Amino acid sequence: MNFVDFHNQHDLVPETPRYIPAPKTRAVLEYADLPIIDLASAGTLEGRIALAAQARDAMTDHGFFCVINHGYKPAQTERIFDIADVPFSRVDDAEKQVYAGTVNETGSYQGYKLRQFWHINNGVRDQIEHYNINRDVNKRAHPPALRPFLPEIAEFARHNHEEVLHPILKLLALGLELPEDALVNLHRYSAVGETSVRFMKYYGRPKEEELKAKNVWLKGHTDIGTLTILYSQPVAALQILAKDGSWKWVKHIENALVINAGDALEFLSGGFYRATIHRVVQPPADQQSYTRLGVFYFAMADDSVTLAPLLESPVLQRVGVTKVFDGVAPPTMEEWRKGRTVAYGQSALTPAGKGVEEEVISGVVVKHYN
Ligand SMILES: O=C(O)CCC(=O)C(=O)O
Ligand SMILES: [Fe+2]
Repeated sequence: MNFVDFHNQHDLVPETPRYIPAPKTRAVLEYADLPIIDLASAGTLEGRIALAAQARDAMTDHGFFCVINHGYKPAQTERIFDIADVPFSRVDDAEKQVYAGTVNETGSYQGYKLRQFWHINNGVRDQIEHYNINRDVNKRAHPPALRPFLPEIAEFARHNHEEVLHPILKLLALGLELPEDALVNLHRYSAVGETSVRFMKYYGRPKEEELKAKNVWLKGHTDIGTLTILYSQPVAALQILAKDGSWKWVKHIENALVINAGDALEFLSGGFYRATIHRVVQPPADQQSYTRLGVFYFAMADDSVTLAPLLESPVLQRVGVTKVFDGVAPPTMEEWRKGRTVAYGQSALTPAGKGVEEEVISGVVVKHYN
């Protein structure tokens, strides 16, 4: 293993091949008009109150927003994408099998989720590889090629948790007129839970499969946890389902984050913050020859948290709770994530109208969109 001086900061870090991102697309796409939250002003209570109003409106309107000035410099973002490519390009297929996750047995994605694990549409299976690492990076063994980078991945997880997740949860708690720490307290860094770093690589597919699956790479879905933090990357493919029923593309912003609410936040906020449906489709023609590498921090509440609406919120008392558990007890975060993870892409779905299918998890109807 060779070491390099990372951007002359005299931080010697293990060398990794550079991951060269795709150029921006020239295609004219219909983009979602996502609000941009500038975390630079989150340092003062006054700043946070202003940002909280923006974040609240973004989460109730779109369920998505972008974040800038999140404390990770462009060089650090480049470095994490270099590291993210290692489990895909530096580990061979046989070794990937050794470190595959035991998704069906444990309801956890830790390790690899290999290609073709999920059914997408018309008999076509996915071409997506994940590598998932719990924020406690030592929970599981990792392929030797990745081991030198574990200290940096652990620091990346800590940064996401404390410098991105917690500040945003404070804004969202303020938006519910709750004490700032109300949601932070349900996301303790050291608690038992599944909040994880995910590296994700999408590979192209043969033409016949694109046709059969109608260019859908990852079906329309909501995320399982509370908040998803996505490191913006140039290959256009992510789309969100707008309120008017149309799919809108998410635009790449250099060194920005894309944040969205998942089921668990929708449950905790009684439907006030929306878990928005999103999907991944084939990129535009000028980007189709590139693989698409993603870097994420998937946040969940601590495993023991019951996902019941926070009724002490004056906002919920005023506007009412729209997301109710009909005659079933609200699941804990652990029950919800395990139930959804085991079923995802595996269970037979029930048709529920044009392009929509459903399944029932913990007594709650979950929809999937083609
Ligand atoms: O790759 C993306 O841009 C989004 C992936 C996604 O929605 C997910 O993994 O839940
Ligand atoms: Fe997602």
